[in-house]
Amino acid sequence: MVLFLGTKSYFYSSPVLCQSIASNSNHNHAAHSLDAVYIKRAADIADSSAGFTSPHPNFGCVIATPSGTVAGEGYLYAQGTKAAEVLAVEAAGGFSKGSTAYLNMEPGDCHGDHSAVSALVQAGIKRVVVGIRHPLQHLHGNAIRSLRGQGLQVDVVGEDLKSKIMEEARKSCLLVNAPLIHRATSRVPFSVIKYAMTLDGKIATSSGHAAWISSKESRNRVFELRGRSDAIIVGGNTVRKDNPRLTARHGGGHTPIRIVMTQTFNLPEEANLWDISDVSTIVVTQRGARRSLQKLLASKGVEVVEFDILNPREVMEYFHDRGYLSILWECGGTLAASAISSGVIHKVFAFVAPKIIGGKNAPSPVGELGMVEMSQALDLIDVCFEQVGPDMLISGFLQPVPDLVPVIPSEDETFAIDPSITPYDSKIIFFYKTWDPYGAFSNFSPHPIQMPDGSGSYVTWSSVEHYYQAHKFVGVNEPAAKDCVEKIKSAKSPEEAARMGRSMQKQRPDLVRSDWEGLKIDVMYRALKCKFSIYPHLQSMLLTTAGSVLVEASPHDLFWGGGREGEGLNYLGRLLMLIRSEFLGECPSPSESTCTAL
Ligand SMILES: NC(=O)C1=CN([C@@H]2O[C@H](COP(=O)(O)OP(=O)(O)OC[C@H]3O[C@@H](n4cnc5c(N)ncnc54)[C@H](OP(=O)(O)O)[C@@H]3O)[C@@H](O)[C@H]2O)C=CC1
Ligand SMILES: Nc1c(N[C@@H]2O[C@H](COP(=O)(O)O)[C@@H](O)[C@H]2O)[nH]c(=O)[nH]c1=O
Repeated sequence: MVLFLGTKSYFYSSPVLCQSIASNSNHNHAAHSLDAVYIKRAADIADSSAGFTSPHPNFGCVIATPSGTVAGEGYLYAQGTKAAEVLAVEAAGGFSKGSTAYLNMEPGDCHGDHSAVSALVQAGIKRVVVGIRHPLQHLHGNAIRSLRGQGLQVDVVGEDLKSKIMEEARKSCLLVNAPLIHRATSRVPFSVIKYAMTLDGKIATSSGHAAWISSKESRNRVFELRGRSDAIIVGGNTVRKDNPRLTARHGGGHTPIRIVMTQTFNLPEEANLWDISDVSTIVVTQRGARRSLQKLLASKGVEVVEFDILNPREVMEYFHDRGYLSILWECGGTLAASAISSGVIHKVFAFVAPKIIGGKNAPSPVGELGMVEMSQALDLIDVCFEQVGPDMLISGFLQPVPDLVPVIPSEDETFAIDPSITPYDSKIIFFYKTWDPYGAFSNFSPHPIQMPDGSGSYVTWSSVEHYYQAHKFVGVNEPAAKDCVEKIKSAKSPEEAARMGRSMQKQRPDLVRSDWEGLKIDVMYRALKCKFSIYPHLQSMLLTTAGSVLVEASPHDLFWGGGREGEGLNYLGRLLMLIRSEFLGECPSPSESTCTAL
């Protein structure tokens, strides 16, 4: 479970781990060190295929003999090619028998492919160490169960192996599949923003000329980044100023598609991006914009997609639904600011060139974010510094890689994890107002919860809604934000808490924690889990709905609710179904208890 206690996430530290470190014997420490080294190695080799194929989950496997030497290694090259475990077993040959296999991630035996598990079992592997469970709900835990069922000892890092070094190894497993994990939890592709700026913070001269700020070595590195992405996105002005190609010229391998985001459709009739002989281009625009030019580009083979509301979040949700895993933003500061404020950017790559160009009107990498004080700055997490040629590359995460629980099932996956529900003939239970028969499922139901605060002491919240709304501002180091939290906390009713939270968010977006979009499901999950854990009658009511689909019948809230005609995402209903499955023992529950009985 990700514990967000401040503006930064400290999700790699845990009091449970500290205890276990203290009680570890030296022998355990040595064993953990070796396990950690090989899990990290599995994560490193898992990354080897990035850039060669369309992005996909990265799997690596290292087989080590009882004496601790590596007998074989393998990584998944592409979806549908031989599993990492199969390759490692083949490489290890007879040495596999009695050995330990290290996997950065639990294999996803989807599409009826059990080859990874079978290879390990048939080779006589004795023990398997798994870095992280598979993040997708319908695959989560399946391979681990199957291996254990066939008599292998399976140790999952963070569950069976807890220590500081193991936690670091686990972190490398999370990082190597950050795109998949982000995508699984946030319904948008993993997005990286990359820019090249001068030492005085400019991405172009005042006239808009930008070729080139960074060195050849840095630009080669960008080709590599492009090769790891499903798509590159720029705004209309960058097309007008730079006439870019946006191809991954890194010596073969995967080439991402190009996306242009334009509101005006004020685009040139001739541009490098309209040459789709090697790679395709999609232009996303506002409905109705310059239809004649749309037709012209369509005649050249460029795909045009119109949006009622063109903003980075809508566009990213659309590409998520088209199956995209990771996107590289190479736009200028205007679109960058819009994307960052919509919460869709996960990682930053900034190439800083030792050059100064000055210019009052020369653009900078990120436009207006509405910040007035330094305390509002977005702090990067896991920052890395690297020299590339004469330039410095600074990279880091804007949003922490979410931990794997809770995994939010999609509508289809809900049917898979809860076999009593069928997509075709299941009953739907709607709930909305608290006085309705299932009104206790509403966040407005008057059931106080007790949740830990930043210091670990338990605090009572009058309802789930109070807790949820206040957490938009929790951890923001600003007196006004703390004031919002206190005001919402003492709101007289859940409705009042909702009203206050929404209007404060609208009036002072700068006070909302920067990671809120990526965090809100987790906040809601924890509050709901507490509510249904501490009130036995609510838990019984939830369990009586087994077999039914739960839908919050809110016509307005298209995220938490089901919408007027089922167009909403129904995340509240989905979370309740997830928690119901956890109570029914159909899916593993997060290990940490986050609330206490009242
Ligand atoms: N050094 C570097 O790394 C880079 C430098 N540059 C430089 O930056 C300059 C261009 O910067 P900038 O104008 O910011 O770049 P962009 O073109 O990347 O972004 C702005 C454009 O994006 C489109 N857009 C669509 N939806 C939105 C939205 N919701 N919010 C904001 N914009 C949206 C608009 O296009 P439209 O007007 O068509 O509607 C808008 O004009 C150029 O001089 C270029 O050379 C650009 C990229 C990288
Ligand atoms: N100026 C600048 C960059 N600019 C980005 O690269 C795009 C051009 O890509 P291409 O046409 O494929 O070479 C351009 O439109 C912009 O997005 N990138 C960098 O790594 N370094 C630089 O100095």
